[in-house]
Amino acid sequence: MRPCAVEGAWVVEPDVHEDDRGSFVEAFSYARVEEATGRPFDVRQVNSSVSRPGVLRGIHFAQMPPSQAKYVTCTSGSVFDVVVDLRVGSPTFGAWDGVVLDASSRRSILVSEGLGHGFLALDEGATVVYLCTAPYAPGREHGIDPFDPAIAIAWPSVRGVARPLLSDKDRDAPSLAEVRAAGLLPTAAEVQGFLESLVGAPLS
Ligand SMILES: Cc1cn([C@H]2C[C@H](O)[C@@H](COP(=O)(O)OP(=O)(O)O[C@H]3O[C@@H](C)C(=O)[C@@H](O)[C@H]3O)O2)c(=O)[nH]c1=O
Repeated sequence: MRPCAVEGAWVVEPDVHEDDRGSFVEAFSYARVEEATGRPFDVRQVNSSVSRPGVLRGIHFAQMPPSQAKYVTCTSGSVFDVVVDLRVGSPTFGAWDGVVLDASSRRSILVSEGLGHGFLALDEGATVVYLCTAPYAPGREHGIDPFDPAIAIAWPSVRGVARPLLSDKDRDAPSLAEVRAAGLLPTAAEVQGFLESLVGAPLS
């Protein structure tokens, strides 16, 4: 696991064991995640979505507490996956990082509480599976405009797609500044306090 440019997110590169039958990976290792993050990752829900090329989902986040950490893997096709720092007071507030997740590398990304998440499907039938530490709480899940110039995510172009396809909700999503002004974002201190409560001790 290697840390992303946004603190609190990690890219996970599994060993892919290939043989004449196909391949095998450990898609999720609780022990490895706990060792890298210093805290438990208790799965409460597993989501899966299938997207056409050019479908953009996000940027989404769940209010704190408990927010929702996600362990995201692409099991068919590929996606450009993005995390955004939404912790008010964080030195990297508003910064983003992106990584390609695809079915051959079986790379995953771990997105901690307090971060925003989204992805762009790069090809047909892009299938994303993600383990979540909290159940879906519709009233507490929110979106931010994925094209907000204040974040300036460099979404890649998708062959044959003139414009990304978004849900109505995502197309109408407010800016980072509007979401912040509405008081929906967690502070860095709140996130830190929550993470410490998971281990019952201050995090180093
Ligand atoms: C997220 C979610 C949605 N739904 C329902 C609500 C709706 O009818 C339908 C589609 O929901 P959405 O449009 O919100 O789906 P989608 O845009 O794919 O939302 C997801 O985007 C990615 C980027 C994330 O990080 C996820 O946490 C989640 O927010 O599925 C659930 O029943 N449970 C869930 O956990």
